[in-house]
Amino acid sequence: MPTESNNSGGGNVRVVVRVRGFLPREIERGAANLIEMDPRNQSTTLHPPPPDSAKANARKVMDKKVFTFDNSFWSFNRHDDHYADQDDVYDALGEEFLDHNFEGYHTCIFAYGQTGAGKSYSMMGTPEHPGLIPRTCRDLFERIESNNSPSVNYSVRVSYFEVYNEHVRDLLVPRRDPPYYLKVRESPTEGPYIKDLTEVPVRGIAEVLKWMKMGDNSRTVASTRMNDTSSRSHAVFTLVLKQIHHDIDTDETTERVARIRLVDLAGSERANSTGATGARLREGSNINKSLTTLGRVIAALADDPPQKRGGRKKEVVPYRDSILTWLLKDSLGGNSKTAMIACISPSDYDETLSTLRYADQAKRIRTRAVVNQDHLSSAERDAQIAEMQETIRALQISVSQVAMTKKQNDMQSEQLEIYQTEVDKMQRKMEEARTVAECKIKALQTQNEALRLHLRLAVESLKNPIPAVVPPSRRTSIGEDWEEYNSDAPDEVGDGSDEDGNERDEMEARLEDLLKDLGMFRRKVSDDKSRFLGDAYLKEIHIN
Ligand SMILES: Nc1ncnc2c1ncn2[C@@H]1O[C@H](COP(=O)(O)OP(=O)(O)OP(=O)(O)O)[C@@H](O)[C@H]1O
Repeated sequence: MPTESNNSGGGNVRVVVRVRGFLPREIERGAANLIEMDPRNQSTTLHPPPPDSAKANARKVMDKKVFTFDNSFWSFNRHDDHYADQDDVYDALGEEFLDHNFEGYHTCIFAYGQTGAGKSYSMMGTPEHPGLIPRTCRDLFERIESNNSPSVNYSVRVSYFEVYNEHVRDLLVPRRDPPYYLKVRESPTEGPYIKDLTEVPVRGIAEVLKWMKMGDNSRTVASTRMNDTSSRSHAVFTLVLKQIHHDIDTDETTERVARIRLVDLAGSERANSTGATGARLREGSNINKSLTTLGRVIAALADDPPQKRGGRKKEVVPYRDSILTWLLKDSLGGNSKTAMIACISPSDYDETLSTLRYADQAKRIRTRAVVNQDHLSSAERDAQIAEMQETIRALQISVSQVAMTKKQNDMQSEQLEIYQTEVDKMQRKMEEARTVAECKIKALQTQNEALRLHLRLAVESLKNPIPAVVPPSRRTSIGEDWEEYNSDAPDEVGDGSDEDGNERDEMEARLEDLLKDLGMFRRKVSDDKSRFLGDAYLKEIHIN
């Protein structure tokens, strides 16, 4: 169902609910299905358990509850007409979010729900039934590959990390013993980020799947009473899509960057239902800490429209109370189009009610997504490159000065880190400038080829002019033709020799123009090549 967020930057968090079918253990204990979904109005109804069940005997009052969401996905029984498989979930949500990414918006889709409710199945899926993450990656590269325009250049980078026991672990590096945790920092411009997180460039679906598999194998999972392979951590898979458009006519460059964040949260759980003790119990309490904070963040944002957030209320949202919410700050209440998939199991009244309430509250959150786009003219690009070279030189001097100082206190090493981050950023910018140049050269070469062809055709038509067509009735003999050719009398059809002459003059003038254009394009191509790709230039910007 289209919402305001589908069409513009500002909009509510999109909330969908998905119920899975019974698992073998639920069938074994004769569990009852408490969920009903109406595909016409996307409502989800939670019924109280049957009167004879243990749950129903407790003194608590259990009422029928009805909620309405953007989508209610019925994945309970494959044979029902409104059954929603992985394809349906992607078509209703993933595809539209990828459209937003190509428009230049950051997006975030996160799966929330009780342990064993189907979060990992919805996000990652299985090899036979891939979920949202692999489908998004596949669609992303299909779209890139189907665009043959020489003026657009794409690059994709991927990162994958988990938050486990309030620590951040890089999933794209091999596991270490003892584990190596990364630090979270906050930049005034980019917000919270993970220092030294691996971000790999990927050129196709095969490469992404390889990294995804490596990350999945590295994730912290364990067997609990609720789920044989329960995710004990919150996993965040991120793709960064950069599109560089170069307009050959204006020599202007437009750069769009979109972050695609796909989050599989650990299960919300109660110690008694998971049967956890020791390390599992400690994990549980840390998982709960993040999720409790997430709940408080959602509650604060739901009651706090964005226009108020800039004012006194800003501090009320407790993002910093857990690593997870701190890292998702932008996705939850800032520059992002965000969706929540609330996963529910069919037979657990309390947990399902808590998930549905969470989801219902999330519907009220409004985010303020903007298109992340920069325009640069060629003059601005050159100025930026010159400025970057200058900054790099200055940073190199500072770095070597800091390195020479024997007493490196904490502040200095912090400064070093900032310098290093800046240098990395500059290097990336340089790489982009190179990409723009390549893109431009490609477009000029295409034009050059077209001109060449045009020129060849023009020369051929000059060499072999098409003879004027004379009506057959008048062509009685060669003598007559000759007489007619020399006659001073005005000709009804017109003077063919003059027309030929004019046409030839025009052709020659056009040919001159084409030759000039060709010369200019050749010069432009070689200028750009030497400007952006020349050895001397690359040596100049190279940083050790
Ligand atoms: N829509 C579905 N269709 C078929 N099987 C499903 C569906 N959703 C979940 N399952 C199955 O249910 C089991 C639990 O699902 P899953 O591991 O995705 O739960 P989870 O919410 O990620 O749990 P945890 O928080 O413990 O990691 C798995 O065996 C999974 O294959």
